[in-house]
Amino acid sequence: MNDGLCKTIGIWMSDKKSQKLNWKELINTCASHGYNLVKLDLERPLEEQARIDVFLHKLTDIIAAADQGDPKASTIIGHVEQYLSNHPNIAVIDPLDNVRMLLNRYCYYSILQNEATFQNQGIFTPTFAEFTTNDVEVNIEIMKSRGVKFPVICKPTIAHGSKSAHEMVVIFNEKGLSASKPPCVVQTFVNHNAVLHKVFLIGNRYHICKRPSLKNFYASEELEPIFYSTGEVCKADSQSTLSILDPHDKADVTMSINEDVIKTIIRVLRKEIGLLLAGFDVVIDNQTGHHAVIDINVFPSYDSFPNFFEHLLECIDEIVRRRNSKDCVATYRINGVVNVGTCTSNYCVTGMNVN
Ligand SMILES: Nc1ncnc2c1ncn2[C@@H]1O[C@H](COP(=O)(O)OP(=O)(O)OP(=O)(O)O)[C@@H](O)[C@H]1O
Ligand SMILES: O=P(O)(O)O[C@H]1[C@H](O)[C@H](O)[C@H](OP(=O)(O)O)[C@@H](OP(=O)(O)O)[C@@H]1O
Ligand SMILES: [Mg+2]
Repeated sequence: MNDGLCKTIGIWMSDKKSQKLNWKELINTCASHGYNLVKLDLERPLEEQARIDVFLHKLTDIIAAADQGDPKASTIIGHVEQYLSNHPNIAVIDPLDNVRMLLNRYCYYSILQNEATFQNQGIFTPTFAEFTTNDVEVNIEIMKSRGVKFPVICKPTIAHGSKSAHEMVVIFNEKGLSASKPPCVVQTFVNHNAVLHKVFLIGNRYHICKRPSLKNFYASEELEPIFYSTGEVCKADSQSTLSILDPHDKADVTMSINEDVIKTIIRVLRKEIGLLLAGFDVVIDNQTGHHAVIDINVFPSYDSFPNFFEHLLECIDEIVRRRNSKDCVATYRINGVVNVGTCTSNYCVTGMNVN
């Protein structure tokens, strides 16, 4: 809703993401809500580019590179953080520290595994362990100590930021562990009849869609590791042979997703990770019907989300209004501690509000 005062959204995302975006529609939707949209250039001082009210970004690639010691990326992230700290009234979607929580798979699987409320609600994250060495004997012991069972999926520890973050290996036996590429996370494979459920979040709004996924796999001493990239198997238009169920699996009933369970997961992610723009992936265990959360993503594709831009702008507008309201009571988190208070200070971080 436009209150007559035009506000400005500064936006940054990678060229890869930018090329997929319908800019015309985004600009028009911004305008209809009373917002200008300015594309930011991170190689130039942000101060010179526009006075912005909202910083909307997908900086995962650059944060990941900076955290791995890339000097150019570190400089860019340093400038962005300095700029945001100089301008505490800018709504940041989403705060960089929250985004960082999703860059490391071990980190976010640990958050999910430690969530006590999941246990009696049929929600789990499959057992997992981290490999930091190629030593197969050491890795066998690590798996045993953490209850990780074959078959496993071996995933790069860094979850975002490059093509290689999505290069996966299914491993069926101890011998196959030599195919793992540390640093990586190995996760127990959950048979789910090749159906993936993607949940896209915009603040409180969500949209669930079905995608193809991997067929059922069983531990075997004979099978060689299978290498695949997520994009080949799990995008809406993927047609991989890895998604075709074997004949003996076909009789299994298709399990349907329980939306109450999804809402529980959303509430937990909002509390623990606090991103407005995120997505998570669920597979349903074909033996128990339990819902396994196997991945969480920052600012995902929103592929098939109806009226995505409209919802995005409504969400942004809610955040901006809440920040501007003098007596806004917000729940927010500082260094892991949840606080409830009046939103008059810099601590009212966008993306942390829990409804
Ligand atoms: N524990 C698991 N059990 C069964 N299948 C799994 C498991 N983990 C991952 N998969 C399969 O591998 C795919 C890729 O895994 P994951 O979602 O972790 O990778 P990603 O590259 O981060 O994906 P995205 O592109 O969605 O971010 C899943 O969509 C699913 O088909
Ligand atoms: O199918 P989805 O929306 O889950 O695909 C996402 C993917 O999960 C990752 O979030 C990608 O981000 P990066 O790992 O940072 O590359 C997304 O790519 P993007 O170009 O849209 O940011 C995929 O869309
Ligand atoms: Mg992912």
